[in-house]
Parts: sequence; C-alpha cells; structure tokens
Amino acid sequence: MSVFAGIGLSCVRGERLVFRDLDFRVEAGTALTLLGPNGAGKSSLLRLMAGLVAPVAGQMRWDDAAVADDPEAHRARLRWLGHGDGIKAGLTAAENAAFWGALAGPGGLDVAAALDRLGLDGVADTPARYLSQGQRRRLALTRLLLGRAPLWLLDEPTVGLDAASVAIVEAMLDRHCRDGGLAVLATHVPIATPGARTLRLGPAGP
Ligand SMILES: Nc1ncnc2c1ncn2[C@@H]1O[C@H](COP(=O)(O)OP(=O)(O)OP(=O)(O)O)[C@@H](O)[C@H]1O
Repeated sequence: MSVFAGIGLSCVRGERLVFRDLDFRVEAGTALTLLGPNGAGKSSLLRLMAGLVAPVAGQMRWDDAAVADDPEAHRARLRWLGHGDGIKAGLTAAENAAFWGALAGPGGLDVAAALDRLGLDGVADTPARYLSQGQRRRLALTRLLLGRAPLWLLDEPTVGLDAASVAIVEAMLDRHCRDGGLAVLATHVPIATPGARTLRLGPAGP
C-alpha cells in the first residue's frame, strides 16, 4: 500500500517563508484536503508535492524512497491540476482530450468515455474557446481519467463548477481512492472525500 509523506517541510516563495516544519501523510485509498485562508500556502504545498517547487528544508517520501532521489518516477506517478486549465482554445474539446491522452500513457479511459464521465459528450466537437468556464474546468478534469496515475494533486478543482459537476468530481475522487489511488486537494468550498482527512495551513505571515 503506497504512502506519500512529507517531514519537516519548509517553503519559501520569493522572499517569504510560507510555512515551516510541516508534516503530511497520505495513504493509498485516501484523500487529504488542504484548508486555510488565502495566502496560507496551499498552492505552494501542492507545487512542492508535484516537484514544481523545491522545499528549503525537509523531505518528501513515496513509500521508503526519497522523492528527490528519483524526480522522474515521481512525475510519472502524479497528475497535476493547477489553477489554469491548460486548454488550447483553437482545438475542440475532444482534440484537447486526445492530446492529453496521447501524453498520458496507457491504463485510462478513452477520449469519448472521459468526456462522457464529465458530462461533455454534447460539446465534444465544439472549439474550446466557445466552452463556458465550468465546461472548461470539466474538460481540464478529463486529464485525470486519461491514463492512470496513483497520485492526484488538485488545486481548487471545483472552481466554477455547478453542484452537479461538484458531485461528479466527488465521485471521481471516490472511485480513484477505491482503486487504491491517493489525492491531495486544496479547496475553499466543501468537497466530500473518502476519509475526509484535512490539513489546515495557518494564516499568511506579514
Ligand atoms: N511565485 C511566487 N513568488 C513570490 N511569492 C509567491 C509566489 N507564489 C506564491 N507566493 C506567495 O506565497 C504565499 C502563499 O501563496 P499560495 O498561493 O501558496 O497560497 P494559497 O493558500 O494557495 O492561497 P489562495 O487560497 O489564495 O489560493 C503568498 O503570500 C503568496 O504571495
């Protein structure tokens, strides 16, 4: 059973110490929700977990190995969803998903099934520039289903989504964890997760 953990992590962005001596632990089959006010460091912690920002102190481990010892293996095991949707406006919804699917490797849903899961089957052939904000976010979320990765790192995944779409994301998280996956997500709105574990980050410093 995989375990993703951080021990004694400190993070500096620009000149600012965002957090220090932070520990986390996520086990296979569970999700960890990061909570805290604006600027508390939720996105910074997710970026650190994704290997996009290096900690100034501390260590992250996947099972018994230090993540920093094999960054490529870590990249291969994670799916990252940041604030940006990463969508090419000139491509249709299906073409965007096909592009991600080609990069994602084997084991996931095909494009039609992923679009269907996110309720986008009716706009598959619509250029992404004509999609609504919520449809664009749902399109970005198909990346999680195209190819299999055990670790999902999601920064405010439900921004712009209506209640029905939030329920779809909750069902995706539930299924991912039941399949033995792990997830870490930052959010300002309630999202039901398996186990409902939370890590609260403190208010930002001066
Ligand atoms: N690239 C950067 N350069 C300098 N400072 C940064 C950078 N990115 C983030 N920060 C600072 O780090 C702190 C934490 O920001 P972060 O985005 O991690 O917070 P957050 O908890 O995700 O906030 P929000 O809820 O508003 O999304 C903030 O003070 C922010 O200004």
